[in-house]
Amino acid sequence: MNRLLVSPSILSADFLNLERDIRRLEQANADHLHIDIMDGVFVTNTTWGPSTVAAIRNVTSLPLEVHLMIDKPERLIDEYLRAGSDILIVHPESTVFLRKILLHIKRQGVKAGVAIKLETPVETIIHCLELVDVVLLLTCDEGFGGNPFQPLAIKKITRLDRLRKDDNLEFKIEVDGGINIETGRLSKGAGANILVAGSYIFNQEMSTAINLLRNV
Ligand SMILES: O=C(CO)[C@@H](O)[C@H](O)COP(=O)(O)O
Repeated sequence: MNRLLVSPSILSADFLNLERDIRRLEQANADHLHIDIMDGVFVTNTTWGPSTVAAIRNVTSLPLEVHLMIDKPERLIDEYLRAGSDILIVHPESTVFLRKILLHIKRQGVKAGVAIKLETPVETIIHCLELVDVVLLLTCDEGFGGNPFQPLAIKKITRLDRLRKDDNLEFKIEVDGGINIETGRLSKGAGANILVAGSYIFNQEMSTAINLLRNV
């Protein structure tokens, strides 16, 4: 079994000092950078656009995991590909072109991911599991950092892990929202491979937090 990966969410970073915070995450041995793109429509919060992802690409070689929490992502997929995303993650709740988008991402040599909101059943993405490298389960109410982990998520991780085993698939299960030592351990036990964490990492010494998460 591969080791658990830790993907800090820069939603909890200081937006006026993003480069400084990215350097701190590099020094703390983060595995990825998780970048939540929010448009104020698909979720109520607003964050960045492709030009910020490109700017981040210029200052780090950490893999960029770009989570598109935007309406109709098909409008902007090429821009996020050009910006240097390493993993591009889209939601079925935001588009009627999910498989087409995932295939397009993969044809460009970029890893493709699908994400579902807490209330969206795992069954919604069954038709694209064989296409994706990553399935991200939102484990809290979406849009903001600091929301609590919801126990319902454990059932969803278990269900997804079962489907993965039954069909001999290789996608990673990533959990995102309210992740700390306790919820990270529960998630890992249910089958998660990647932990996204914002407030847990940014509210304490980063390398300690990342190490603790990696070893839950
Ligand atoms: O996508 C989201 C929120 O919608 C997350 O990526 C948050 O950034 C996670 O933050 P914490 O719950 O770990 O503070």
